[in-house]
Order: sequence, then C-alpha cells, then structure tokens
Amino acid sequence: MNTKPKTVFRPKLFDKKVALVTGGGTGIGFAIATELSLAGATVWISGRSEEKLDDAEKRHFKETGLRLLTQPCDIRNATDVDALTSEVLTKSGSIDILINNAGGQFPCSAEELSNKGFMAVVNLNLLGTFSMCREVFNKYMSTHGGSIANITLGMNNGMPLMAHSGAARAGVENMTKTLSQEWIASGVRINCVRPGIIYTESGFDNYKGLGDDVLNKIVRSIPAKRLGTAEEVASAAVFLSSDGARYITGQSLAVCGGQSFTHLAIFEQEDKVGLIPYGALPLKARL
Ligand SMILES: CCCCCCC/C=C/C(=O)SCCNC(=O)CCNC(=O)[C@H](O)C(C)(C)COP(=O)(O)OP(=O)(O)OC[C@H]1O[C@@H](n2cnc3c(N)ncnc32)[C@H](O)[C@@H]1OP(=O)(O)O
Ligand SMILES: NC(=O)C1=CN([C@@H]2O[C@H](COP(=O)(O)OP(=O)(O)OC[C@H]3O[C@@H](n4cnc5c(N)ncnc54)[C@H](OP(=O)(O)O)[C@@H]3O)[C@@H](O)[C@H]2O)C=CC1
Repeated sequence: MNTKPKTVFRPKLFDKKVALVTGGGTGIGFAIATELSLAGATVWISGRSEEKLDDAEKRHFKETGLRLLTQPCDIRNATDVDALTSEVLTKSGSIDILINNAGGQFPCSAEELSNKGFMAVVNLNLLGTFSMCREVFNKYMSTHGGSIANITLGMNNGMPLMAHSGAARAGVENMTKTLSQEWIASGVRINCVRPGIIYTESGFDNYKGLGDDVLNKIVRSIPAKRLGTAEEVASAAVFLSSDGARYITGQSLAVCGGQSFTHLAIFEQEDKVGLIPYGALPLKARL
C-alpha cells in the first residue's frame, strides 16, 4: 500500500494542467514535482542524467501510485531545450506550469574563479532559465497563458565564494520582473522562490568539503534554528503556480526561516574555507 506524502494542497487543484519541472529528478525539484502531481497535474521532470530521472519516476510511483513523465535535457543546450519543450507539447498538449529549478554552483573565491568557471554558472542559472522561459512562452504560453516559477538562492546581499552564482541569481530575479511586465498581457505570471539553506542530500553532496562544524554554525545563525526542507520550498513554488496567486507576478518569495543572509562571512582554518555566521567571527575579525 502507498503511504502518500503529506500535502497542504487539495487533490484536484491542477486537474488537466501540465507542469514541467527542470532538475525535477532530485531534491527540491522532486519535491515540487511530487506536490504538483499529488494536486492532479500531469508532471514532466527533466535533468541531464537519465538515470536520476528514471530513479525519481520509480520512487514517485512507489510513494504515490502516480506517474511522472521524463525527458533528459541540459538547459544550457538550445537544441535540448527545443526538443524538451516540443516533446512535452506533442505528448501532453500544453505547458501550463513551468518550474525552473535546475541550477547550482561550486564555491570558489573570486580571485580564483576563471572566466570559464564564471560563465559555466551564469550559463546554467541565468541563460538556461531564460531559454526555458522564452521557449515555453513562444511555443505555448503566449497564446494560452500560464505560470512560471524560477528557483533562485537567498543571497541578494552577497555571499562569500558565490560571486558567479549571486550575479546569475540576481540576473534571474531582475529578468523575472521584466518578463512579468512583458508577458502579463498574455496571461502569463512569473515569480521567483528564493530558498535559504535547504537540506537536500543531492544538493549537500556538493558542499561536503565545508564540514559539519560550518553547517552547525550556519544553522545557529538561522532564526528558525534549523535548515529548511525541500517540501517547504515546494509549497511556495506550488502556491505561486496556483490560481491563489493570480494577482502575484514579478515577485520573489523567500523561504529561509527568517535568515537575512547579511551575516555570512568567510571562515578559514588550516586548509578549509567555508561560510560562517558573521556574528560568530571574533570581534577583531569583523569588517
Ligand atoms: C554547508 C552549506 C553550504 C552553503 C550552501 C549554499 C546553498 C546552495 C545550495 C545549492 O545551490 S544546492 C545545488 C547543488 N548543486 C550544485 O551546486 C551543482 C554543482 N555544480 C555543478 O553541477 C557544476 O559545477 C556546474 C555549475 C554545472 C558547472 O559544470 P560544467 O560542467 O559546466 O563545468 P566544468 O566543465 O566542470 O568547469 C567549467 C569551469 O568551471 C571551473 N570550475 C569547476 N569547478 C570548480 C571549482 N570547484 N573551483 C573552481 N573552479 C571550478 C572549471 O575549472 C572550469 O574552468 P577552467 O578551469 O577550465 O577555466
Ligand atoms: N539546497 C539548498 O540549500 C538550496 C538550493 N537552491 C537551488 O535550488 C535548486 C535545487 O537544488 P537542490 O535540490 O538542493 O539540489 P540538486 O543538486 O538536487 O538539484 C539540482 C538539479 O538540477 C539539475 N541540473 C543541474 N544542472 C543542469 C543542467 N545543466 N540542465 C538541466 N538540469 C540540470 C540536476 O540534475 P542533473 O544532474 O541530472 O542534471 C538536479 O536535478 C538549485 O537551483 C539550487 O541551486 C537554492 C538555495 C538553497
């Protein structure tokens, strides 16, 4: 028997709607795909790795008895983006909800960051998101309306080791405002969800090098005194995609347990560099 994941949304909220979630095979994207599916949408998930998508599809079926549709796509590759959006439209007939969740970065100090490294992160987070928005708008939403949610990262006040990602995410947030103004006449709403530090196994694998000590200090700096969960980010993305948010466009909703992100500072010890709450630095070391 399936033990369905808990949801705060009603079962047929997205009946007859088709949703596409980039990076939907893992972490936050998978939680969003699950919420949308439980709420009645036909859900497509994409990502570069076919294996991750297949695993996610199997897991979702086991947990909910519901199916996800999958198609590999590297959002930095225009041919892939064209193929993905065409495939969804051919097989399912619409793309009513687009969740641009695929993204990420590697921590790197600005002085060590090459142009290629900077552009790798910008191409993923900013250009990839733009190209998904444009394709879905041109092929479907311009004539049928719809809603788009872009998942960014709560670092609008900057974050050490994240110059590339911060620039890209700020770009996504500003681009979202412009697209909201250009596309509202076509019945398209577009917003951002700005997560704080959210525990996902797949996401945290990339930051193992920072160590538990740094993570514990970060947790202490969060007013809620805990990390967020993928499901908590999913609720925000699903709300913004729903009719309940029909007068909301061009906005960013932070899901961060009250964290202001003004408090992170570089932490250096022996050969480790990481992030710690600014307030945890000795007074002399504060800027
Ligand atoms: C404990 C809590 C910590 C705080 C957490 C903050 C909250 C944020 C969480 C998340 O965002 S969770 C998401 C998790 N997923 C990821 O972050 C994705 C991981 N990264 C990637 O998938 C890839 O790095 C990338 C961003 C997609 C880039 O991949 P791509 O294949 O395009 O690049 P490469 O060919 O590997 O490299 C291109 C270029 O970049 C340079 N580079 C790559 N890694 C590093 C590195 N670690 N440090 C410095 N530079 C790096 C690489 O050197 C290449 O440039 P050149 O050197 O050849 O010029
Ligand atoms: N966890 C956290 O604390 C936070 C996460 N975020 C953001 O939320 C989003 C999800 O993060 P999370 O679930 O934690 O981490 P994950 O690493 O699990 O999610 C990233 C997803 O994006 C996909 N992806 C990566 N690169 C590409 C690409 N070029 N084309 C298509 N898909 C790609 C990955 O699949 P594949 O490898 O198969 O391509 C993966 O499914 C990311 O944008 C992340 O930066 C923001 C703030 C905090």
